[in-house]
Amino acid sequence: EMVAEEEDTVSGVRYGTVPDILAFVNLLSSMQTPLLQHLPKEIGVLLKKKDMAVKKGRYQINIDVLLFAWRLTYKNPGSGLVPKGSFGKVHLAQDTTTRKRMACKLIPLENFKAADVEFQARFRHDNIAELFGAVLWDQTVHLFMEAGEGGSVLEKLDNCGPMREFEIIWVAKQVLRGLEYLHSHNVIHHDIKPSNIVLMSDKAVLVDFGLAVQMTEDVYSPRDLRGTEMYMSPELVLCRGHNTKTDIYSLGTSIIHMQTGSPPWVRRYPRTAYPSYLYIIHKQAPPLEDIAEDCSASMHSFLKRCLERNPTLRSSASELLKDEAINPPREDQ
Ligand SMILES: Nc1nnc(-c2c[nH]c3ncc(-c4c[nH]c5ccccc45)cc23)o1
Repeated sequence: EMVAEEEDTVSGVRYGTVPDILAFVNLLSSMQTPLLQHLPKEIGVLLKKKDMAVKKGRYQINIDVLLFAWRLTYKNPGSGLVPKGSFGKVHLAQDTTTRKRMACKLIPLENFKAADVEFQARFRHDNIAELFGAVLWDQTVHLFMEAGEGGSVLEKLDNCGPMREFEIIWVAKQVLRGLEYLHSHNVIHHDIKPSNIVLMSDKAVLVDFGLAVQMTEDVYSPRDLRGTEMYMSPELVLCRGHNTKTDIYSLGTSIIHMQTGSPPWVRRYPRTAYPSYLYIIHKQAPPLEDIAEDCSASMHSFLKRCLERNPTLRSSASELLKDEAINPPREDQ
């Protein structure tokens, strides 16, 4: 039974805790693929006993859990950097026993990095998409997560056009709560943008931690340029060290996108003429000109706080959560 035992531990899907899933994903990213080539069955660790029904060490795709296309194949970004983060196809998934609906991101094993999972496993917050489990099947890592069935803010913008201010306030508040939590742990998301904010009926959550880093000092000196150009802060583009404040700037540029339907810069500097915006972001003052004409005075001053060029003077998530723009006095008071 030694062999059977060995076979079971390596080849099964089991319930586990956060340390178990971290050990599993580190095993995946360190193991050579040939070793994993001949695995007869799926292997993995699931965190949610009540939502995901493992049967005798099996959690078979298309049997125990069904995957549906969310027509979510990631369009190649326009002028932005090819996302170094964990990108790939995100499907809607449904456990056939519990009916639990989840998001399932498929990452080819050769592209998989433990970082994709580490942050979502280690940092839990209402406004961060929760990780439910990781399963390796057919050379592909399947990450099961909390599903934003309302889609991403980018899809909403593409389908419904610019958002109204009260909707933007609702999203901004949720994103700031998630950022306040991440930044309190010195974690920089590095890719705050409309397509990484997904919507549920009662909240919005941040997704895609493939570019996230945890700062050990109070400045992060990048080895590479991380993020998507249009939303990048001047200090990040300069590549001389930055900190969590870069996410606040990206929230500001994302709000401009939400209120006008376009990211900053592109209307004044058409993508056809400008293959890259890095120089513009570096040379020009922050894109206050791209703020919507019908933007309220309070939201305008909120955006000035987000887009402050000097990160030291730029407001933090905690400070912005107190701003009157996102705490409008209720009409009836
Ligand atoms: N890059 C990435 N990493 N993790 C996620 C993710 C976790 N939970 C999710 N829930 C929904 C969506 C989603 C994005 N666009 C959509 C359009 C329609 C329907 C759903 C969506 C994406 C996720 O995304």
